Amino acid sequence: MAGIECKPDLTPRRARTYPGVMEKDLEPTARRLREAYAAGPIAPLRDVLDPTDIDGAYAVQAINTAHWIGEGRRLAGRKIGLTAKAVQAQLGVDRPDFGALFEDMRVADGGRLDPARAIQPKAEAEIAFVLGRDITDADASPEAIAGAIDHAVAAIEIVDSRIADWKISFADTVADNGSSAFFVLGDDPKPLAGLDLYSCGMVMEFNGAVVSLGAGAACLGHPLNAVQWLAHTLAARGQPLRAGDILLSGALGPMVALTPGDEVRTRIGGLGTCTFTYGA
Ligand SMILES: O=C(O)C/C=C/C(=O)C(=O)O
Repeated sequence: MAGIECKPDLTPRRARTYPGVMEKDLEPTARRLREAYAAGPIAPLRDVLDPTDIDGAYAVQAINTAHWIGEGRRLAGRKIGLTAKAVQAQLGVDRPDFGALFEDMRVADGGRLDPARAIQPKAEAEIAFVLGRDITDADASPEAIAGAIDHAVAAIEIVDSRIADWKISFADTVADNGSSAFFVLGDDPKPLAGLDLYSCGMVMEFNGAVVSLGAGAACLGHPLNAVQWLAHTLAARGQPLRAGDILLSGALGPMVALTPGDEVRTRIGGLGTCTFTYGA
């Protein structure tokens, strides 16, 4: 199939129409989420967004992505979430989703994340991929997906919900940018050749104690399955992945709540380690 090559429509909208859904104005809902970053968590969005309203939830996410880009934030890539059965069970959902990553969400490997910047954060160990080529084909083959990847690297995603007590529906977390907040990339990027991303093990430690265990196969059967899902989904939406994009492919094991002072270390077979401290 021919590739889809059109620019994403990131224009904020005051009102939108969704297939089979009444026209409604989602900007106030998007603003509620934006304001929660500073004002603190809000109630679930059930009064305005049905828990199963996927189109509406992604529309809210798109309004905020456009808003933040308009404010000068730089898009760094995407996070894929809800790829591990363990995480789906933790959050009571049954399918993957995605959110935007901005450059200002990056925490240096070995660096610190000030707890004042977070609300109710949790850490998860993941494999990140950086693209060397655009993926514009909504049917791109597994070989084409792998060929578009420049390198893989160990990563930690710090997720955080703007919904009180993480009482999220699928629509809540999608609207809330996939509950994304911060990310750390290791400093040992590796080309895919020679990596065993299916059976590689993952160990995450807080303060030297093991808190989460997993393996590559926990991520939708293989982390590249998650990348393929995202590449197809975004190409079909006319927002293809681009060279240079950072892709967090999803947790390899359960997410774990952070407490100020935690020293977090993730080790992934073949990819080395990645660390940060949750403390001022
Ligand atoms: O993606 C979400 O909506 C919630 C966060 C999940 C993850 O980051 C993950 O499963 O890796």
